[in-house]
Amino acid sequence: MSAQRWRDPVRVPDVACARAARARQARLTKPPGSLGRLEEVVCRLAALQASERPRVDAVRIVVFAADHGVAAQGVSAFPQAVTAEMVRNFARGGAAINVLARSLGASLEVVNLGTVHETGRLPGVIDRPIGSGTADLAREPAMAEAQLLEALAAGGEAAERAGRAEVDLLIGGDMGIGNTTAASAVASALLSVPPRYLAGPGTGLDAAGVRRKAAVIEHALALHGSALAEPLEVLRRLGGFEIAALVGLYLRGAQLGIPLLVDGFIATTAALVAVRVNASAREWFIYAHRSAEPGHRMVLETLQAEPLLSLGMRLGEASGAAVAVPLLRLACALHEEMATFEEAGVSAGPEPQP
Ligand SMILES: Cc1cc2ncn([C@H]3O[C@H](COP(=O)(O)O)[C@@H](O)[C@H]3O)c2cc1C
Ligand SMILES: O=C(O)c1cccnc1
Repeated sequence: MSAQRWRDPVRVPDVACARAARARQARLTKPPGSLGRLEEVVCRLAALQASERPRVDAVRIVVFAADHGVAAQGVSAFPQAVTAEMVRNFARGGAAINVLARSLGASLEVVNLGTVHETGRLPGVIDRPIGSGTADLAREPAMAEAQLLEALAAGGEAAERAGRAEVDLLIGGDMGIGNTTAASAVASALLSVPPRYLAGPGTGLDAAGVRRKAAVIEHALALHGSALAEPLEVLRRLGGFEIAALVGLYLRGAQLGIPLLVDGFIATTAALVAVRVNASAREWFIYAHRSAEPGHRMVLETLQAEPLLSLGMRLGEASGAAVAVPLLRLACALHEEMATFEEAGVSAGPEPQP
């Protein structure tokens, strides 16, 4: 598999800008550290944007949609037709992510990688067909090698469009009935954790449904067996087009030096694959929220990631990441606009001890 380009070096964050941003934070009229994670995240953004005064004005959200053969195993509370129906809903502007993108003034791209049910050409939807959904991962590899490479490339292209648009922040999202099964299978293989610890309700399975889902994944892991030794092979056999596109978005985004805000369980599993393929990509990821899907906690732990929010959301579509954007904007506004002790004539505390 010719996947070398995904291992090419990522941009190196600018530590001098992070240091300058930290020094400015220490001079602002507040006890040092009192803005907690807001200080930390603005200093990280400073390094990623190579600017002492980072901004989150231009935000691009890309939602990748695709179907999953494993849906045939009855692993979702919703029928497979919903994937294509939701793509139509995205085109009409009625989905959660449409509302969030409009409220944020963020640009939204929807990329349809292949659904079982036809959508026809839709305004504002980029058709990038790779197949009419993946094969059933419980019976055979979800993707052929060429399909995996195409799905990665589709994500890379979206990152390149975002780079040309000079966005300050890039967010990826997913739509695909059955994709919590695919993501749980990928995470289970990469973490070497039995699927019963990772599988969750997704769109709303009951306890018996979750047990069935874990058994389907268990069966898949046994079927693919020792072939699951390498991260891109895990992705090819157990993933999905939209999950692979997210991996491509993250890796190309990191290579281009675009800060990436990671959404919930599906997106974080893609981020884990990206980090296993190219370890330094991790520097470019900011984790937005902790999804209610139980597998998310373990994937976050493995990545040593502490997300900004925990709202019990479990939607996907990049929705949790979109909800975290106002926090990043507020962190930047505080950093930019607060007076320093010197400007305000406020007495600074003792110099920090070395
Ligand atoms: C109406 C609707 C809108 C959605 N938007 C995102 N998802 C999310 O739920 C699905 C994953 O859950 P599972 O693995 O249980 O199928 C994916 O489509 C994901 O994007 C949705 C699901 C539904 C039903
Ligand atoms: O956290 C997620 O990404 C998620 C959870 C449930 C359903 N779809 C996505």
